[in-house]
Amino acid sequence: MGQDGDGDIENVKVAVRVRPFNKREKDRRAKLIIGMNGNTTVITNPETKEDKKFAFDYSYWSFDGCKDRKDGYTESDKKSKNGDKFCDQNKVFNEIGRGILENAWKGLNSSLFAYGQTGSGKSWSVIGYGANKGIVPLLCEELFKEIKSRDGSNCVFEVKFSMLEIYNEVVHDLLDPKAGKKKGGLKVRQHPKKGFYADGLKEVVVGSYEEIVEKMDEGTVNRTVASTNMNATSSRAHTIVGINFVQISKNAAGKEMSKGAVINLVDLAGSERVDSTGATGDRLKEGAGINKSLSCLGNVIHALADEETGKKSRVPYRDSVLTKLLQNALGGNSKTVMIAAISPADINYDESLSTLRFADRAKQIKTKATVNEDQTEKMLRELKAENERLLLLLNGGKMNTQDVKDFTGKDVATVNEDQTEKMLRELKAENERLLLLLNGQDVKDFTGKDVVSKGDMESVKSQWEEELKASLAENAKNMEDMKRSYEEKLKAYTEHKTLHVDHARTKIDEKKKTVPHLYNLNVDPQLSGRIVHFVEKDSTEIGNQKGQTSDICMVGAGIHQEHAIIRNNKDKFTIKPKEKDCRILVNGTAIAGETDLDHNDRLVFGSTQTWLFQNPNEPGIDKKKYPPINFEFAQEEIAAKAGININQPGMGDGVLPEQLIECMPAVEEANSISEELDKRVKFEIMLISPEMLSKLKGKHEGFENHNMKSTTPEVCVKMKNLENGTEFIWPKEKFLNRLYLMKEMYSNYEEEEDEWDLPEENDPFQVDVNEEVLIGAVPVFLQTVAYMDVYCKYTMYLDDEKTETEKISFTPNPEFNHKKKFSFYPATQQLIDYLYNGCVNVELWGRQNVRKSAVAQRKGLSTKDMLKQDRGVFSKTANLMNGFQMNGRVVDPQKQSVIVELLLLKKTAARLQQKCDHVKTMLEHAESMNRSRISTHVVKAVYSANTDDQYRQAIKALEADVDGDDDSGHHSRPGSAQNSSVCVIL
Ligand SMILES: Nc1ncnc2c1ncn2[C@@H]1O[C@H](COP(=O)(O)OP(=O)(O)OP(=O)(O)O)[C@@H](O)[C@H]1O
Repeated sequence: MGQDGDGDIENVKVAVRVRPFNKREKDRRAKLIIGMNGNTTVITNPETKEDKKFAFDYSYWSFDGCKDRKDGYTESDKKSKNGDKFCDQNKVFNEIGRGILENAWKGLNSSLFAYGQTGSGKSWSVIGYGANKGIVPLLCEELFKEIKSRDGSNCVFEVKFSMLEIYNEVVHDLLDPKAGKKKGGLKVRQHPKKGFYADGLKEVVVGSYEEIVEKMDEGTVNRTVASTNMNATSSRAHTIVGINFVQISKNAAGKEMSKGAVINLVDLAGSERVDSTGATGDRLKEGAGINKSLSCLGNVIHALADEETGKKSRVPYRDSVLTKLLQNALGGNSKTVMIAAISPADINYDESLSTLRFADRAKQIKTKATVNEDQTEKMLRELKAENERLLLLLNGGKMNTQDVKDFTGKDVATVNEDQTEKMLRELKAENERLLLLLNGQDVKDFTGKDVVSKGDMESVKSQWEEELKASLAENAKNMEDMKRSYEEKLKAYTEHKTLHVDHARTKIDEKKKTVPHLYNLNVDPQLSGRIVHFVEKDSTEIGNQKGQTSDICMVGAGIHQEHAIIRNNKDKFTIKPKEKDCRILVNGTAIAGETDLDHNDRLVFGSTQTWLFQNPNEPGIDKKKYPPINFEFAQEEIAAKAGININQPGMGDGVLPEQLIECMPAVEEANSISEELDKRVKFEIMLISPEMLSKLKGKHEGFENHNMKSTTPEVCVKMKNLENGTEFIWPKEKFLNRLYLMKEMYSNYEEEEDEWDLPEENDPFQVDVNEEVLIGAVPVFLQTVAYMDVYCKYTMYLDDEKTETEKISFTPNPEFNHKKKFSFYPATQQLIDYLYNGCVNVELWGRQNVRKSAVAQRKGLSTKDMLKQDRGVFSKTANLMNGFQMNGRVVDPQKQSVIVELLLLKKTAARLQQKCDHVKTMLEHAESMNRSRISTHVVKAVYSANTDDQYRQAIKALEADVDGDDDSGHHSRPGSAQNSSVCVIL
């Protein structure tokens, strides 16, 4: 730490904290790759085993060595191997939080920000969970404890609390969610003295810890509402909690003194999306401010770290909302601490390494914190002290303050005036300057330079006017505040302290014990259960904002004006969609009519609203065991009902189902938005094989920079234009990027902004129809083609036998001219699905010719020589034939057998389905003939039919059946399967 005139110059302090494995990491049998020793953190590359070491101010081990106390608090387990190493919430607070608190008492600004990928533990450290309170609540608790201990002193303490969220470059006031909503959130403005600030942000005076908890709760509920309505994952938002602490006292001379400090506690958005690969190829990527703020933060930290090494660079604070608001924290008047939160698992190596690198850069930055007193005043006081010392020397101990002049030669009779008055004068002067500017006069800044030239004035005038008016209002507000006398402030402070805290959350928690209710499930565990709707009436209506009669209002894609009704008949609950197309899932299944609603049932309304129904009065619930429900549980359940079982063997290492579960609700939401905005576009999930993925590279927008390392199928999204029939495949990231923009469009539409629609080139639902698409691929090794008799084999639909083309010899350019007509009878839904979505697998085969000339040539050569000669050709062709190499890659034979087995299973399932379809059509056919009985031999013949011919024969047998009754003769129903057949020509 160094002293620079009036401030402490200090490096940003950096702490790294590693959390325990989470469920996902445990499920995937992740390995620990983080080590900590003293202040050193080591990360091991899981592939190369290479270690990288980082030294930070603090390294916090929260991976293991702990146990949960009865009250839920996680503390060190001294019996465990790493018990001494384990770091709990109190330790983090004592080492980081207390310093921030001490700074606040000294009148120094502080900032703490938490950086790391989603789920790495940022919120755990900053806010905390349950009994494991994080830095913010612990700091507030200690602050008020200390204030209380000073009761009776002549000091007035003012604590103001604010909470904002930055989402997609828009600032939302979490204590006043309606503020600036229509105008795209709160404006970030620059004040000549205090720097950037969010204009109009609500700052509430709080008088106790309980009150701060309540306000924080209120802010979190508002965050939850916004996140639930937009289905926006909070991990994409930055939250800034602001605590403004002022100490006002009277000095010995009876003059009022004030000392202020601002504490900013920042929970940053998950860092992993900064360079998400799949979206980089999207022409619309710029429009999505997904993480503009975060990438800007990276740039600012880079530039500041460069400055420390002597490089001159522009620090781009102005490029994002977050960096503007954090300007002081990063390069200004603040003591700053950063917590880098990391996962312990090998599967997150890349993200953890990038977090550690980010932290390493951040620790080089220096900030200069100054005690928040007026600087002129401080200089005058210092001069006065110096003059007094000289006067004492001159007069032999007698002091005459009247004679004291300051360095400018002016009398400093006012030298004892308190800081508040001085600041008031300054603010007035500033306002006069701003008024002059407003009136169109040229103004010089303090260095004498023109602030704005006359010529530029007109063009920027309106913009300036807005800014200036805002600054005027801000100054007026501050002046108003300062004008209040000390006695008034003391009175307000005393009154506020005794104000009754509402304890709204406690009341809700009590009521939940006896009244049936719905509570929200959110992907962010911090936000689950924050919104509670009590179901108290006999019939409770649920609908969107436009529904005037709704008891419960839900916002978001797919929610109808009158969406659902919950009925209570003597504590038996049911739920029913109000109209046919109102989507409601109960425990993952879509319902069409009135359905029972039981305790712990999971509900989804529209595409995004996910809730849990709780009925504390349901008889017998105390005897049953209910699984704990969170957002993942509900999503996995929906996926399982759709046939994707995360725990099913053969689901790989869990990445695939995880991606599917992430994409399914997203696709649902995109479809709902498309429907509501009439965008004529449909989205479907697709699994694309690694081979196909590499083909897509360079051919499809979005795949240019796609990660092609994958060896398992990847989840992609097919976008179908329902109007012109075109189809495009997007990587998951590109789709999610687009969805982000779709949601923005939808939110503008919801807010009834006239211009919600966008021109085609910026419309997230649009793609360039001229973009080329790849339809399918058959990799063929060319070298062999020229030397063989070649032919193709393929299977169509449920064919057992492969169809073969003619054989063509000795040409590198075989033309098969193959044609085959397929007729399928009957045209089942399964066949139609196959024709829509399935493909024909064409294989190119060849028979090797024994080349006599080659045999002659090789006569007399040793095996060694021959092997030498054949290296290349032999290895490719031979290995291709024995099947252990695919597309030039060696395939694990075990994997190959699993793939084959899977294909066989699929085939078996399709065949069984076909049998069911046959039986069903037979029954329908019999019904149409008014038959009430069918002979067993007919049933058997239909069931055993493997080919269309056999099936037709069986149906003929049914028609001619004398055992089965046939009262009315044969009537085929119009539109029944037997009237239609499908023909495919290859
Ligand atoms: N030190 C810890 N000890 C125990 N559990 C932890 C710890 N840190 C994090 N966790 C667990 O990991 C999960 C994710 O943590 P947290 O919500 O803090 O992550 P985050 O980085 O804030 O994520 P997001 O970016 O989504 O807000 C939590 O459910 C929590 O239970």
